[in-house]
Amino acid sequence: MAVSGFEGFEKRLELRFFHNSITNKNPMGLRLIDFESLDQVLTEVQCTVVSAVANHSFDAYVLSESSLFVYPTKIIIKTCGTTQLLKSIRPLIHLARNVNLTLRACRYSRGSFIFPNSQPFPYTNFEDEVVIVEESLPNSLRHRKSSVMTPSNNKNNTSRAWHVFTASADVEPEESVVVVEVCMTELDRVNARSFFRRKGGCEEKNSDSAGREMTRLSGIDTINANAFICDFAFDPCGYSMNGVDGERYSTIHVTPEDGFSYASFECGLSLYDGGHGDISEVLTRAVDVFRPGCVSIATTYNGEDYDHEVTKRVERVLAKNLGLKCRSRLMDEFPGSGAVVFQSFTPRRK
Ligand SMILES: C[S@+](CC[C@H](N)C(=O)[O-])C[C@H]1O[C@@H](n2cnc3c(N)ncnc32)[C@H](O)[C@@H]1O
Repeated sequence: MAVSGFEGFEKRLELRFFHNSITNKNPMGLRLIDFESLDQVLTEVQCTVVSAVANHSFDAYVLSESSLFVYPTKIIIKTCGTTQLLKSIRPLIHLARNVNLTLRACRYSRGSFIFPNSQPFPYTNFEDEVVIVEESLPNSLRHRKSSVMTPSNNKNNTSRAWHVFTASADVEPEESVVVVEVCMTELDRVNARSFFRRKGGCEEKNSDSAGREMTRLSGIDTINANAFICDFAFDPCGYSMNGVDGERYSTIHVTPEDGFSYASFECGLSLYDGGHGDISEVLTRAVDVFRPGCVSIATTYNGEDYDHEVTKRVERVLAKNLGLKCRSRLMDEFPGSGAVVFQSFTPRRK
């Protein structure tokens, strides 16, 4: 752990694949990769699996530093602290090849670190990270772009920027999933206390039952009542959970320590499954768990057309329900990888 404090902001990697053979494709796809091989990759990244759950659609792992999701043709891996996420790219491509899958697209993204000087190379400079990602990818992913989305009211200070690199073999995005990533800092101190183990409470329990208690006490269990939650409490503080709801995942990670408190909420959803009207309500419930001083929301429209109405609705609902004012809204497009909208909010009183 860095001397400065724990780095909550995650690095996130998403790799999408296609089956090499149309006639002979195993529906389990990447889920056929054995656990020992995944574990070796995680060792390279410098984290471990602390809890796991699976359903008919995907496998969800809670890591010592965030989460890993394995779908038949997609891997999402999110790691925080000083982990070496980019070391996973080559071995994951290799493991996928062994189960007859070829890389179709790659997306690497992150916010701005709270302790940038504590990061190891290449994570001290986004341009260096992009070089490493590019070197790890096959030439077939020809459509590439990197972008640092910096709010205009913050031009000289990249502390609130969203960094994205995408590479795709196709010009047209092939997926219809929308991914919403919320990063929250300056958590309300009272709410953050739910994520410390308590005497006579979480402290004496094991990490799973202490995690369950944190899920219930904080109200995380009300964000999506349909989700099965796999949760984990760290000692003496800190919390991670993965939510599993059919094909949809969600994940929350909390660093509650005062001075560098941070929480993230992420979920994948489709604009065509009826969940679309709910995004702003789900976000309201997730943000309300933490009542943060600063919120950013990055919404990735993978294959969908960017929907301005969804963005505006999120702004209206967060303003009405939580008194959060949208200070900046940026949009960028990525060849073969859709569009990203990056919104920043602070409470009105700020
Ligand atoms: C892994 S969790 C959640 C990470 C997530 N990215 C976040 O910050 O929201 C990090 C929290 O757990 C605490 N923690 C306690 N033991 C830990 C361990 N062995 N590994 C990682 N974090 C640990 C950290 O101090 C921090 O509060």
